[in-house]
Amino acid sequence: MILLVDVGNTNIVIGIHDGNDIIADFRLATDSKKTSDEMSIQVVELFRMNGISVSDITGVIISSVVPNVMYSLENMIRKTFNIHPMIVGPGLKTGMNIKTDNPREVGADRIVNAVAAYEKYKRSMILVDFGTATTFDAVKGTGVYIGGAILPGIKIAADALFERAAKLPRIELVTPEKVIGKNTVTSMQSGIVLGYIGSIEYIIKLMKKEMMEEGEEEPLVIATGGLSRMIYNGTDSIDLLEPGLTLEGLKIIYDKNRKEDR
Ligand SMILES: Nc1ncnc2c1ncn2[C@@H]1O[C@H](COP(=O)(O)OP(=O)(O)O)[C@@H](O)[C@H]1O
Ligand SMILES: CC(C)(COP(=O)(O)O)[C@@H](O)C(=O)NCCC(=O)O
Ligand SMILES: [K+]
Repeated sequence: MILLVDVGNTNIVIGIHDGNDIIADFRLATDSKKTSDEMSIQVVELFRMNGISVSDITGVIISSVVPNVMYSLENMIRKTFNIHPMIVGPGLKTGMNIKTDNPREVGADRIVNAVAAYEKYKRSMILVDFGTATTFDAVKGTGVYIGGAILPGIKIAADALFERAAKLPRIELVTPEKVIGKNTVTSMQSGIVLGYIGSIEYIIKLMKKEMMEEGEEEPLVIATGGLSRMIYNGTDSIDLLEPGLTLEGLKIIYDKNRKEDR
């Protein structure tokens, strides 16, 4: 079994792949103060709860956009599984041709998402990951990654409003029924959630136009990430929801880089 680890700025998502499928996944809060021993306790307990033996893991792959958790995480992997993990980055084949100013600066999660989606759909597409940040990634029909856009995530946007305006409360992120709010909370939900949907629709529209002007067919729009469902339910601009994209991409990259019998 292979352990798939996606370190985001909010959550560390861990998946277990048994050779056919991802059979379990868990989320830990991303916390750079946690020691390798503390993480190990959590991981061992989650394995136990899922009836999976730690000794069944024969390979580990990590993608991370949070450099300062990597020391403890890699130590945890070595201590718990006695395995030297693969880490997505320079030196690992992803199979994705990245045509940006500096391919090395593109977040590993964005590349992993693109690898998974391209393997599945093999066509021109736009990926939107609603995580801590919201990222857009444009992939050509030939499989070339050409760049994208980065926005403050929905929660970041909501929290900023709460933190900077004395009379505005922290609100639940739900889609309001009407755009004209009748109180502070529904007005904030309207502005934040519907405003967010408006901005992502606009970026998708512009990206599609730019890609089609370069001769691409109309791109397929695929959403992933912790907050993707709410936005998907509120717009017609997203074609597909693929919540497991990052873990799927990690397994594909693992297979591309494994030595025989690793
Ligand atoms: N399964 C889930 N259901 C609802 N919200 C979620 C879920 N997972 C994560 N979230 C929320 O989505 C946001 C982004 O999470 P995530 O996609 O894990 O971000 P990152 O990849 O940046 O760590 C967080 O605010 C988190 O609380
Ligand atoms: C844009 C991101 C912060 C998104 O991270 P996430 O929301 O998944 O935690 C991450 O992909 C990142 O740090 N990227 C590096 C900059 C770039 O992609 O160009
Ligand atoms: K992510």
